[in-house]
Amino acid sequence: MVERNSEPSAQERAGRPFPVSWDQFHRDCRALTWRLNEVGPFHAVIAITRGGLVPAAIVARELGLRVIDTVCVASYDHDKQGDLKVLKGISEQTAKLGGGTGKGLLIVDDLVDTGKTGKLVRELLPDAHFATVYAKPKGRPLVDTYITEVSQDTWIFFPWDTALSFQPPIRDGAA
Ligand SMILES: O=P(O)(O)OC[C@H]1O[C@H](OP(=O)(O)OP(=O)(O)O)[C@H](O)[C@@H]1O
Ligand SMILES: Nc1nc2[nH]cnc2c(=O)[nH]1
Ligand SMILES: [Mg+2]
Repeated sequence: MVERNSEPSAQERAGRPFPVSWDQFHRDCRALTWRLNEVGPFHAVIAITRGGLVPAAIVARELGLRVIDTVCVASYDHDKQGDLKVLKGISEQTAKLGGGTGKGLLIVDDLVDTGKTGKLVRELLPDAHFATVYAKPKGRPLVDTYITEVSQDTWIFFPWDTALSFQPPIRDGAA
């Protein structure tokens, strides 16, 4: 599908679809936590909204962490990335736990793509541990721990953005 201004969106440029089910996402978050459990302990989890909220809840549950904060970032409008805006930073209380630089804090997001969001949170909290469930090659160097790498031309469809729908049989031209 081509948009009105005929600029392909990030999703269209990515091309290759990678749908993730709730089951798969939960398994991947638990796999991420096994790795993080070797790195911690952490004082608190910081979710990068909105995509980081779901993995942060699962990771916090598995690590037994109850202090959870957010950095609220707006960048992609559905699938087009605009300028990054920090709508809300972490609280003073959470900042104190991280000694001002984020030491001992765990930042969680669903994925890194270009790495722009990751770069921003790294600037805010340089000593925090940054974990994502999925990573594309451009953003991967910014992440400390991740579970699955996908190619840069992959578009990940998360379960909270999708719904079950009818698919035509492969023989009839389904992708
Ligand atoms: O590495 P980047 O190219 O910066 O992209 C990664 C970011 O993009 C998505 O968030 P998005 O901005 O779409 O917002 P959302 O989490 O509210 O869906 C995703 O959740 C990451 O936070
Ligand atoms: N849902 C989704 N959002 C993104 N934001 C940047 N890359 C992606 C992606 O692959 N999937
Ligand atoms: Mg996000």
